[in-house]
Amino acid sequence: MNVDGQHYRTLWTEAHAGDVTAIDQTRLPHRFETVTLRTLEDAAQAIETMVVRGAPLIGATAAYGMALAMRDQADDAALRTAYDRLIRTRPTAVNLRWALDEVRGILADLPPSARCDAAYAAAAEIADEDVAINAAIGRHGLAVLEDLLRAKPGGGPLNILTHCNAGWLATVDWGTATAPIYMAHDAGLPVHVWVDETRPRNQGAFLTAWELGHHGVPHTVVPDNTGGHLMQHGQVDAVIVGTDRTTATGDVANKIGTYLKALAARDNGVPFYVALPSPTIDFSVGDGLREIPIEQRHGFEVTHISGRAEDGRIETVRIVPDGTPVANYAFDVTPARLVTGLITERGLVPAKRDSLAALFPDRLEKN
Ligand SMILES: CSC[C@@H](O)[C@@H](O)C(=O)COP(=O)(O)O
Repeated sequence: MNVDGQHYRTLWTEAHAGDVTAIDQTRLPHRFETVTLRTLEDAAQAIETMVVRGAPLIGATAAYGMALAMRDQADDAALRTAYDRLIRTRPTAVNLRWALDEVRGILADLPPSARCDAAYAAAAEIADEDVAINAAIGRHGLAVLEDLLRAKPGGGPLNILTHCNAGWLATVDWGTATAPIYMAHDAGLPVHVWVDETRPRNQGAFLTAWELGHHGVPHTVVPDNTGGHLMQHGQVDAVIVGTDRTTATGDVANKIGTYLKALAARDNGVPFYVALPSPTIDFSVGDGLREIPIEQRHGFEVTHISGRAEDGRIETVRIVPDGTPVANYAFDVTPARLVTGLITERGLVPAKRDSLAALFPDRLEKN
């Protein structure tokens, strides 16, 4: 998408050397910088430290991590080492495993001499496919937004609440939850986005607000606990979020706090949509609450907060009393019964086992 008039993807390869360049998301919104990934370890650490984050982008980066590893060493042991290192980086987003399985599946039967080129080609295909998938999600989601707007008494603007960043920064381009919003805005539909700040890492306030601002989409950042109040007062026409893993039965793991938004949406009759690319569906899991691993991150993310001081310096300060215990669950699971619909690249589908299986028989078969 656009940054000061220039089109960017979140990561790309440098043609001459095969290095991978990524937008450094730990520096946004105050600094727009890129980092160069040259080794397997660079890619693994970029995912762990959330230089890159968001389920689809984690998958694409991991695929390139395999390519960087093969550039260095391409025998069977190196292939195993690369897979094992990358699969451990983050536990919840299933796109990671999907992308690694795709690349490993292609490389396993090749001689080591052919693996490097094949890994780069596979990673590029995963990245390009992500862009195409998200554009399709955008088109299907646009139809949903058009229907909502038509049904809205008194007309626009259509107020959409989103949580975390399921925008283009979380993918290779377009985003999932944001793709319909960008398309609606570009088509001239009056849309306005309520952006949850998304503590503790503030992906909403830092990343979603930055993205929407650069694209000119009207938006307002709200503290995380505001959504319920807005819904009670008719200020939210729909919720659209992304997901890190969706079960075969339609349960949805997403950034911590998503579940509370779904509960508030149900209580207030607000439609709650989840936008997802099919690699985010884990057909091997039936019960999201019991089976999806929930990442727990370092307490530092809760005890401290970073921002730009008046003099332009980036400062990190402590906000919790010294010695106070904290908990940092990064995701929660929203049960399928609270989801109005899943917006996928093949269309809008109920969050139900039969519907998902009928729409994605090819993915089901591979699981
Ligand atoms: C299209 S991205 C969907 C999800 O990955 C997104 O909503 C999210 O929760 C990201 O979490 P993060 O911890 O920032 O990687």
